[in-house]
Amino acid sequence: MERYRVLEEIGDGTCGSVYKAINLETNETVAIKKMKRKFYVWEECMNLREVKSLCKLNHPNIVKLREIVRENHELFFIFEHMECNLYQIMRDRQGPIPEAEIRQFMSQILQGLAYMHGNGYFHRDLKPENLLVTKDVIKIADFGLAREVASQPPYTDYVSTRWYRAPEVLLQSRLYTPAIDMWAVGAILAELFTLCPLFPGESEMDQIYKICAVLGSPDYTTWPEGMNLSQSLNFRFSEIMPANLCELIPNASFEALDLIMQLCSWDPLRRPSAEQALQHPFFHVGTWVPCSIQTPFLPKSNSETRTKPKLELKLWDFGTESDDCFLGLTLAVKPSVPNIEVANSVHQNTREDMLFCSGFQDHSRQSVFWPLLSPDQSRNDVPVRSSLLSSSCMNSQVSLPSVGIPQSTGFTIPGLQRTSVLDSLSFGPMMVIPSSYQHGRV
Ligand SMILES: Nc1ncnc2c1ncn2[C@@H]1O[C@H](COP(=O)(O)OP(=O)(O)OP(=O)(O)O)[C@@H](O)[C@H]1O
Repeated sequence: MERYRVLEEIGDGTCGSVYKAINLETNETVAIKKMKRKFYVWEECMNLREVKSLCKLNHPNIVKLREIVRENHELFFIFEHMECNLYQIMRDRQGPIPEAEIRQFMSQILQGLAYMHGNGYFHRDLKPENLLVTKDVIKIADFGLAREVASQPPYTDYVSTRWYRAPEVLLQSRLYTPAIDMWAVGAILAELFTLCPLFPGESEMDQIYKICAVLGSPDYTTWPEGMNLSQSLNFRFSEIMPANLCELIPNASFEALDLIMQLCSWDPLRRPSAEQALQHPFFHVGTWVPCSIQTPFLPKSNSETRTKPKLELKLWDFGTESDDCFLGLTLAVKPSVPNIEVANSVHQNTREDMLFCSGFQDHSRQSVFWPLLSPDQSRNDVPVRSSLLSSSCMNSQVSLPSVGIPQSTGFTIPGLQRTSVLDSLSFGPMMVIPSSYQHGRV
């Protein structure tokens, strides 16, 4: 770690603190994520989801992991540095983001996701803070919760920030799929237009209510599996009519509204995949041309080539799963110099282990279907709801439930407040104003 000089702290998440730093050998600006917990053996590091997934994924819209360093039982991820995240862009924005700009962002997010899902991973914690931006390029970051599609359910661990959490996760389905990422993308797309979260729930129950207030309550036609889930939890959806999305998001085009409604379908089977979403008319508006995206499997340019390890000790194959076999990781161990600047607590006589991700080797792309589908039913058979005209644009009445939803009196915090789009419409005292636009969102 003596090769890096820390410039400033740029983020503090649940798992680690993130620092902006300079690689003194290459002069490259990097982001160093120092994990909060200790790692006593390499195997522990190798088992981290963030390591497993990021080492396998190489795409222009996925943040690049340059190397991993373990030093004095502390683990450091060295990432390419990005200027800011999408939350900061929305927070600092004076006026609305033009739709053309939103389209550019969405197209890139979906391309990154399509690649990730196609390679057998889903993210599970997509939110504006985890979408990093430099100029007009956006990349998906924070793979701490990423999971392999092929991994065995039930998935019981904590998933996703509440505001972007899919209804099946809220209803404790243990069989959720990459469609949970598509739900989050829909919520983020809406937020890009309004600069307010679409579903800013204050508790899990309030989260479900906030979703009902926008989409209308589900029923056996719109989401049969959800009705079974709610029954098994002894939970009854309050009967709420859908809101008028055209009023909630007045600056969005018809195509954008339709895409939001498709992505935010109650039923995960009705949500388009990332590949399908990229085909939506929203992306074929006017004269917009997609950003040229480098094919992940083509040889990289010099600037993209990863640093080569100086000491190769062994080829590390950290997985037993079949799809790990294309992955080659090189573990290098070398003595380090004391006084590294990232961690104040680093001791003398430290040993530094470096793990470099090898280039992504060519392998045939898997096509992945959400595992919930039966083998004889492809995603294309599942009708993707084009729902705007039928409900959201026509019905602006929201009838509020009389019981079951936590009430709170709205309050405001000046400055960084993050209110719901519904707050701009008059829904009476039942609507909860989120406490702040800052993190602390779960
Ligand atoms: N490569 C990077 N370049 C610039 N900033 C970054 C980078 N990676 C992370 N950050 C910043 O640090 C913050 C926290 O990073 P990250 O989400 O990876 O940490 P975490 O501990 O996993 O957080 P969370 O609590 O969301 O799980 C991000 O929201 C982002 O603003």
